[in-house]
Amino acid sequence: MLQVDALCKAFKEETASKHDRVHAVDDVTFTVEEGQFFTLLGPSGCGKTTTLRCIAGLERPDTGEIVVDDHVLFSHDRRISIAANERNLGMVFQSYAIWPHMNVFDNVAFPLRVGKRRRTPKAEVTERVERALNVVELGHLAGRYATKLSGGQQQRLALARALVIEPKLLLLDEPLSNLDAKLRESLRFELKRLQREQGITTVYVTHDQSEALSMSNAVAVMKDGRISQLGDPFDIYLKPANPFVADFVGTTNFIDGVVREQTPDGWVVHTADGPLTVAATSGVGVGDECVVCVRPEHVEVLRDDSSTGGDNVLTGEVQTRLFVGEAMEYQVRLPNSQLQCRTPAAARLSSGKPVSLHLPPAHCTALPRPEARAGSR
Ligand SMILES: Nc1ncnc2c1ncn2[C@@H]1O[C@H](COP(=O)(O)OP(=O)(O)OP(=O)(O)O)[C@@H](O)[C@H]1O
Repeated sequence: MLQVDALCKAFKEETASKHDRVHAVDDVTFTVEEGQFFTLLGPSGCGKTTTLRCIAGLERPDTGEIVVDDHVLFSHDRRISIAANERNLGMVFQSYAIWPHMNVFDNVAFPLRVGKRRRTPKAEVTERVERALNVVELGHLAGRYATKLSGGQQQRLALARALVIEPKLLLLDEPLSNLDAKLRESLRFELKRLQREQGITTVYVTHDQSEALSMSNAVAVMKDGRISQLGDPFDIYLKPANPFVADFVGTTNFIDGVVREQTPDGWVVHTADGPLTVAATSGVGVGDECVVCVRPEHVEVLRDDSSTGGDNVLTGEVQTRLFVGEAMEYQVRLPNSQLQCRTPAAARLSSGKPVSLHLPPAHCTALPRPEARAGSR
């Protein structure tokens, strides 16, 4: 459905010399299948918005190709660049700019009354606007002024206005970021339901990893203008390809070590706190420096009276504990590093008490060490 190939976009750095350029998007390639919800996820400045703006036609790429449904929207080599308003794409941006002087109906009808769609027959406008409003469940508020809607309703209005043109592709740039946490969560479900029911191919931009994991069929994690990992949400979370993804998506413990040998059970990594067996490695082999990654929720807390040692068991002391509602979170100090782990809220451990932690090999992955780390984080 959407193919983005070797996309590059650099900007001149305003403050530096004229030769300095920021490589906002640096050789980005991905494909979005029909009906998929595809998310570009990454920290601020990693190039998500620029990628989306290139697809929308609001930014002219330096090189690369963008194709929607076999229709070339941009090709540097073939010198093709279709204007934004000719691309038939629906867009909702962070500042969802609804018209305050228009009512809900007129806001949604607006795209059908301007440009090449301005000759849309009145009856068709009415029918399409009503359909779009019903989809976002705002039909009953058609006559109300847009400014008299709640934040969540304004958000849905922006969505209806994007849907009314029946786009081939929906581009959403942090559309929920202006809303409070509760509303954001409920709209997340609504947006996902809507997208699935309508079968709209969607490209979604966010820096919020839980939003990305909960809504997407596929996620591209970006860093410094490049895709660091592309995969389904489970793979991104459970099999991060590198420490950046492991760190950015969720919380991860990192333990420095060296891969010593391969055994039938996996690989043995020597760490300052003892040997650890890991079931998986990515990009490292025997003899390489690495980090062992393990999620806090995968660390099994053994009660202090059962701390008899054993394979992949590390012993330390509870340093701090945090009650987070549904669970307890602990920082455990090991002789040479620190680990974060979680237990159900009822299973409370006291600060200062010794504790043994089991790191199940199946949940431990050895990845290349990006730089010298002082220990686990
Ligand atoms: N018009 C511009 N002129 C100069 N630099 C720009 C311009 N637009 C973006 N950049 C730079 O390009 C890089 C990528 O920006 P982009 O907005 O794509 O990142 P992002 O991942 O969407 O960030 P955020 O989550 O903060 O919106 C940043 O370093 C940014 O400062």
